[in-house]
Amino acid sequence: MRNNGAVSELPVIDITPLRTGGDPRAVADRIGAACRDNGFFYVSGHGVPADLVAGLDAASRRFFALPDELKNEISMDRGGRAWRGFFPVGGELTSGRPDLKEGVYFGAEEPPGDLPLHGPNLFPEQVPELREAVLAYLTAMTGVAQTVMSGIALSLGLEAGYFREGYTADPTILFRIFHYPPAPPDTDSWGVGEHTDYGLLTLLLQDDNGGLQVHTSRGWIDAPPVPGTFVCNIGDMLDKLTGGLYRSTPHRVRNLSGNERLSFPFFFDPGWDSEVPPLPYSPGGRARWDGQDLRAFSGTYGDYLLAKVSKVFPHLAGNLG
Ligand SMILES: O=C(O)CCC(=O)C(=O)O
Ligand SMILES: [Fe+2]
Repeated sequence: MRNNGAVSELPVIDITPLRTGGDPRAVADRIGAACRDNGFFYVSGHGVPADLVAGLDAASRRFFALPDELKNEISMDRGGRAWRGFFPVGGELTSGRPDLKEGVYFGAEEPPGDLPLHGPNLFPEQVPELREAVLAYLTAMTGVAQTVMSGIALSLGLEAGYFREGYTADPTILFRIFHYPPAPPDTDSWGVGEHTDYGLLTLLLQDDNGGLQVHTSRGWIDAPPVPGTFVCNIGDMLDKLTGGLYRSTPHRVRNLSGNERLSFPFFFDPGWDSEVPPLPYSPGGRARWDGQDLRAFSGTYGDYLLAKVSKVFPHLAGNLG
């Protein structure tokens, strides 16, 4: 992937000490500050090999270049309750309006079963290398996410393994590959409408085209690509756990680069049956962007996620019944 070397206002945090048994305090402090500020930062020193990322990018470009009828061989309509597969441009309504993007939904590879949003992935026959690239990437990113969560635990004064033991021993893992066609310069449509992410944290790989915007306390800012990093952002469950101290911040995408943009968000979330009560000392009290009171919700993470995805894919909601 090329890069445009843009400078971001968001901090770049090297997590090497958390991976290699170094002194974690300075990293944990920086992560904590970023989570309290915007809930968005870049992760470097993550140890994910560049050739794994390049292979995933190349295989994904080959897939999206296929004609629609071949992409539709792995249509989400065929994924049933597992909620996996391809959806076309306009097929997802992140913010109540169709998004200007197409994509493929994946998750942890599992045998067929009854649990919604779990099960086998749908991989395209025409691009066989995508399967291997996605599965290797999921394994690598699960490790990165557990590492970042250990830093988040330390930043909250908890044991490094607090989340791994309590919430993410068997995490809910979802992964998407998005392809954003170039947006017309005068468009008022979004590639992804304004939203927050649902779970604990998201690790985003993006190509060099840019287009991601973050709603900070100082207004909307760009989160441009920074070579060799992932954008990490806090989801609703970490916001809820911390009573709003760690922010699940609204963000959106508009691809005005004139090029095809690819992005690869990896979602690392609590176990399906986890209840996510506030941590004992949560300060709370902050009003949320959309007026929703996350503390009022008391079901499992699975319940929360199902309610959300039924809204963004209304015509597929029946599959989950
Ligand atoms: O494509 C991007 O850059 C961001 C995607 C995103 O925010 C999401 O999938 O939740
Ligand atoms: Fe998002």
